[in-house]
Amino acid sequence: MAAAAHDASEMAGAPVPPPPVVASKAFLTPAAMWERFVKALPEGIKDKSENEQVAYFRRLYASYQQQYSRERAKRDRAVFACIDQYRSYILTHYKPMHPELRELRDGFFDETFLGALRDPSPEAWASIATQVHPGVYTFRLLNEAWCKRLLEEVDHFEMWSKEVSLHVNRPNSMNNYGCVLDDMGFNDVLQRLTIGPIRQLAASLFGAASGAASLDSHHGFIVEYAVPKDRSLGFHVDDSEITVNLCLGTEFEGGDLFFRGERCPQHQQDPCAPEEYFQYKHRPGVAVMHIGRHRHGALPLTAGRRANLILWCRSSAFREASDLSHCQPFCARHPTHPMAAASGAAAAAAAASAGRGSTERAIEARGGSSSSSSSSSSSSASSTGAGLGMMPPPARHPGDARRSLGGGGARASSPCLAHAPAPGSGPAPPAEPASPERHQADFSSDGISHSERHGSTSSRSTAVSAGSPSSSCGHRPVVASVPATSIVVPGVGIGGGDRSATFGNTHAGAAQHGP
Ligand SMILES: O=C(O)CCC(=O)C(=O)O
Ligand SMILES: [Fe+2]
Repeated sequence: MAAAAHDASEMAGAPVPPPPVVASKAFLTPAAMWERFVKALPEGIKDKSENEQVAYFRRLYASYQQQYSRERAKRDRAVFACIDQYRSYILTHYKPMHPELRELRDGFFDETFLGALRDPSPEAWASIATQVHPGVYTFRLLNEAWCKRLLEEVDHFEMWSKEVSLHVNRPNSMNNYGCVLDDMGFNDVLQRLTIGPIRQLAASLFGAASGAASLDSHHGFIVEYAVPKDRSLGFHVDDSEITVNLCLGTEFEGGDLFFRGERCPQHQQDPCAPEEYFQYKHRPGVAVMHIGRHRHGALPLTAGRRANLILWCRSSAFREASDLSHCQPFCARHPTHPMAAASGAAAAAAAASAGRGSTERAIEARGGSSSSSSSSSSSSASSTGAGLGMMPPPARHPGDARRSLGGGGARASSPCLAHAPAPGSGPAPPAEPASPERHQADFSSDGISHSERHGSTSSRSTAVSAGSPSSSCGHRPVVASVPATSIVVPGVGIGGGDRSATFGNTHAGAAQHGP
């Protein structure tokens, strides 16, 4: 290399090229992005070794990060002020139709769920859930009367907001309807649900390595679809460790959920294996549970109205402990994942050096519980006799074949809906991936973590180095037409380096922080 004399300090002082990642609607592969970056390198760095170029890029990236963090902190303050204003306006002016829903009462729960609450054990929790597909469980949570009342409350709130001309804060950029329950006085009750029974159930189904056993915060909202309103939800992953999706009603046709495999940020855009395709017809009164990083979306509704309660449950301990610049055990590309063989994880095995054990240990070291540790969730006394939040998290469901290592036969992988399948190469993709345009509009490179933005949590989650695309309000689209800002250059995360999301317009007094 001719210019080997350049040392790090010279490189640091070298003229700064324009940011290599440009806002473009074209999809860039990591290799294509790297090629662009190399072209934009200043003289003197161009002829350096690739390692030195990467080091240069890291420094450059760090300097943008610093600037970005400062801007983000400034905006956080503004957003928090808006959220507080918005919430306190609602609390002081809105008269709830069903105030009792803001408490946990035995009579609200489904009988099966209540049974596990009263006599909790890993087996009891696991027995109330049905695995409808690897990584997707259904169970009955709150009874139909409760679901009906919640829908009435939501309708009542919408009507009131129109009367007082309040601009309702929508749950995220991908939904034009629905509302944030935490803004309407449901924060406490949903938090207790999260750190109590939901955490225990999730831990029994998904194990500690998913973060399920240390859930400590949530974002709770309603999504709503109707033929003249939003009809579908694009392909995405959630800003959650565990997602609970409870169908409230009403009558509808279409709108099936679709799933396309669990992925870490590194493998978010990867094709899915035929066995990862799954479509689920949601029914009122039924709750679905999956990890937030299980890629999914909702097909178009063809008739009626569908409204769901969504609970994004998060673990700050998990986020602090996870190094998402490496593949994680919850990813089907990780060699220890049950779907690994099917989804071609053998090739990724070398890259996936961070093991399940290390993450679990790190979570425990940071005070989060794991499946084998005792509960730390003594914070919330419950109004139910079942003592929510007081029980130790159970061990992983012993009979859960899904989590037994080495499961899943070796089958050829086929493209997922993000990569058009060759004819006959596997199940057809669903009729809908949502329009790329919509996802593009959702994307932004700035970021505030979802929980921070919504302020809906008892402990705000810490941004982690995800190197992943971030979209507004925590949804991360995973369609092929991902804008350049979401691509990961080998070894270097781009896009804010966290699981963050942007907020859109912030209107004083109205606080539309979910764009
Ligand atoms: O429409 C649904 O049921 C899915 C909603 C969802 O995935 C989300 O809000 O994150
Ligand atoms: Fe989702």
